[in-house]
Amino acid sequence: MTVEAFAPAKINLTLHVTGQRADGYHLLDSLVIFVDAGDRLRLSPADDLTLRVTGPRAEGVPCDGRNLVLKAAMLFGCERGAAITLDKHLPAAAGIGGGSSDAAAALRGLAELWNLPLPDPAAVLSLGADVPVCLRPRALRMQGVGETITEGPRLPERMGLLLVNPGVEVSTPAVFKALTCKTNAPMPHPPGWSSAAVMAHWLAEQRNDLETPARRQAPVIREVLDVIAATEGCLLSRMSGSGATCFGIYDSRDEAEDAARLIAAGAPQWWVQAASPYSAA
Ligand SMILES: C[C@@](CO)(OP(=O)(O)O)[C@H](O)COP(=O)(O)OP(=O)(O)OC[C@H]1O[C@@H](n2ccc(N)nc2=O)[C@H](O)[C@@H]1O
Ligand SMILES: Nc1ncnc2c1ncn2[C@@H]1O[C@H](COP(=O)(O)OP(=O)(O)O)[C@@H](O)[C@H]1O
Repeated sequence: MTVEAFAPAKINLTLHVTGQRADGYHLLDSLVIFVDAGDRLRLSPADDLTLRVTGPRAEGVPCDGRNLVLKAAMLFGCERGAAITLDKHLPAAAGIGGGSSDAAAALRGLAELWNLPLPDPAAVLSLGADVPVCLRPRALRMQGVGETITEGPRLPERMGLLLVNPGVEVSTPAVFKALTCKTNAPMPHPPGWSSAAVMAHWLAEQRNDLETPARRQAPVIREVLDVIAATEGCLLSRMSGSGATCFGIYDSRDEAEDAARLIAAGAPQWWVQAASPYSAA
C-alpha cells in the first residue's frame, strides 16, 4: 500500500507578535490559511527509512536527517521503515511553511502507513513552531509560540490568491531577532467574511509585525508587495510569515491567474503561483 500526503503552502494572513517567552521564542497571534499549491509526499512500506527529494524545488533541500520529513518519522521510533518521496514544489525558507507542512504531511502519512496514532502535541511542536498548525490544514488562528490552535473564520466562498517569492531566502531567527518591538497588540477576533473585498478590508487593519525586519534583510520584498498591489483586481498585498513570499488577494481565481501571468512575464526568475484556499477534509 502506498500512501499519498499533500503538504499545502501556508499563508499567514496576519502575524502579530505579542510578546516573548523567557526561552527567546515569540508569542504570536496569527490567522493562518492554506492553499491548493504545495509539496507532495508518497510513502511506501520498506525495511529501511529512506527519503528521496524530487521536483522543481528539490535543489538545496537536504535529503538526510536534517530534513523535517525524516525528523517527523523519528518521532514514531527508529525501528520502522518506509520509502518516502518528497516532491518539492514550494520554495524553502520562504515564509510559507514548506518544511513544516512537509513534516505535518509526513506525520499524517506515516500514521496511516504504520497504523499508529500521531505523536503527542509536545513532540509535534518540537519539530518546529509551525508544525502543529499544519497538521490539519484549514483556516486557523495560531497563538502561543504556535501550539495554541483554534478554529479560524469562515472564508469567502469565492476568492483568488497569488503567491510571489523573489528567490531570496530569509532567515526566520534573524528576522525575529531584528524585531524592535516585541509587545504589539493582538489580533481582534476574525469575524468571517462574505466576500474577498470585505475580508481584505478587515485584513488591511491588521499587521505582519515581521515585515519591517524582513524588509531590512531583503529589500526586494517592498518591490514584490508593490508589483502585486499594482495588478488589476488586487484587493490587498502582504508578506507571509518571516518572508520573503508575499501574497495578493483577489475576488476570483481568474483574476489571480491573470496577475500571476503578468508578474511571471516581467520577472521570470521569481516563483509566482495563483492559488485557492485549501481545507483538509
Ligand atoms: C514565522 C512563522 C509564522 O508562522 O513562519 P515561517 O516564516 O517560518 O513560515 C513561524 O512561527 C516559524 O515557525 P518555524 O519555522 O516552524 O519555527 P522554528 O523552526 O520552531 O523556529 C525557528 C526560529 O524562529 C524563531 N521563532 C520561531 C517561532 C516563534 N514563535 N518564535 C520565534 O522566536 C526562533 O528564533 C527559532 O529558533
Ligand atoms: N522538507 C523540507 N523542505 C524545505 N526545507 C527544509 C525541509 N526540511 C528541512 N528544511 C530546512 O529548513 C529550512 C527552512 O525551510 P522552510 O520550512 O521551507 O522555511 P519557512 O518555514 O520559512 O517557509 C530550509 O532552509 C531547509 O534547509
